[in-house]
Amino acid sequence: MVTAPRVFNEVLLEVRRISLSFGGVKALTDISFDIRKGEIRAIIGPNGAGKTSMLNVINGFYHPQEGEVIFKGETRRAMRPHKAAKQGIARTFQNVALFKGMSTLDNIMTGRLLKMRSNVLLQALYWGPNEREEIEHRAFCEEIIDFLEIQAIRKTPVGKLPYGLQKRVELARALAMEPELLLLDEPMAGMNVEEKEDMSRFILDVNDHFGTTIALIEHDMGVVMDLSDRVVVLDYGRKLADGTPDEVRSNQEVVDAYLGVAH
Ligand SMILES: Nc1ncnc2c1ncn2[C@@H]1O[C@H](COP(=O)(O)OP(=O)(O)OP(=O)(O)O)[C@@H](O)[C@H]1O
Repeated sequence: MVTAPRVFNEVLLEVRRISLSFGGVKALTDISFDIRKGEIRAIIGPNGAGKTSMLNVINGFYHPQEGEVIFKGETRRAMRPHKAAKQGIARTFQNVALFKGMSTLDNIMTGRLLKMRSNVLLQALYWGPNEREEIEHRAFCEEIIDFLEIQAIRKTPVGKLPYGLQKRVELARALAMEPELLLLDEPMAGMNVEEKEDMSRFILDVNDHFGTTIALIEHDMGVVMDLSDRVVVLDYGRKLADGTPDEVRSNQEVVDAYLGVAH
């Protein structure tokens, strides 16, 4: 059965005419595209095309020399990552970035810190009226743990977990922030087929259940074409194409630059 493409009209985030360079290296040149509320948006392209740089611009880690980022209608000036996070943008990294000695639950709780009212972590965790707040935060984390089916490892130090599960814990931590926009940098990298299938299912479930808008970088074209509503293709820091998976797949320039070669 062929399912009709999902249609999304409301723009959640727009990047407009972004150029970013490092010394003489032009990582991004005049890139514009949008991410619409509720969609799964993929960013693809060969190694060094500028995909991770683009995510870093979106979450405020890199500040482009030219162009602007507009999130929920507001043009952003030189924003820091923690501010982007507070505004509702969360991300995971190409190489898992968790606290390896801490348990799954505690790692997920760190994703919750931004939501805590108290300034002092210890107060938020243990004392007085903050105790109720902490219980609520824990309950939310437990809900995510159930959702991502990682109950069995909630007490395990994440450094002891296989890579595929660490990636899932990282996703859980990002979800603990209750983001409106979730950025995933190669969520399936280093995974076997079964782990990729699991992760694909969880990404679709997160999008469906929480209504989270998702932008992801991924090299596995099967996964990209199955998951995404729309795909933007970068090549040497420039935008090569932008459209539905079918449009991108049949674009000759994309085939020549990227899809024609093995990944
Ligand atoms: N912090 C940095 N300092 C200097 N150059 C950088 C920096 N970050 C990225 N670059 C350069 O910008 C270009 C784009 O890199 P980027 O990591 O964004 O590509 P990518 O498409 O994510 O690649 P990959 O698929 O290999 O992860 C590359 O030439 C890279 O060397």
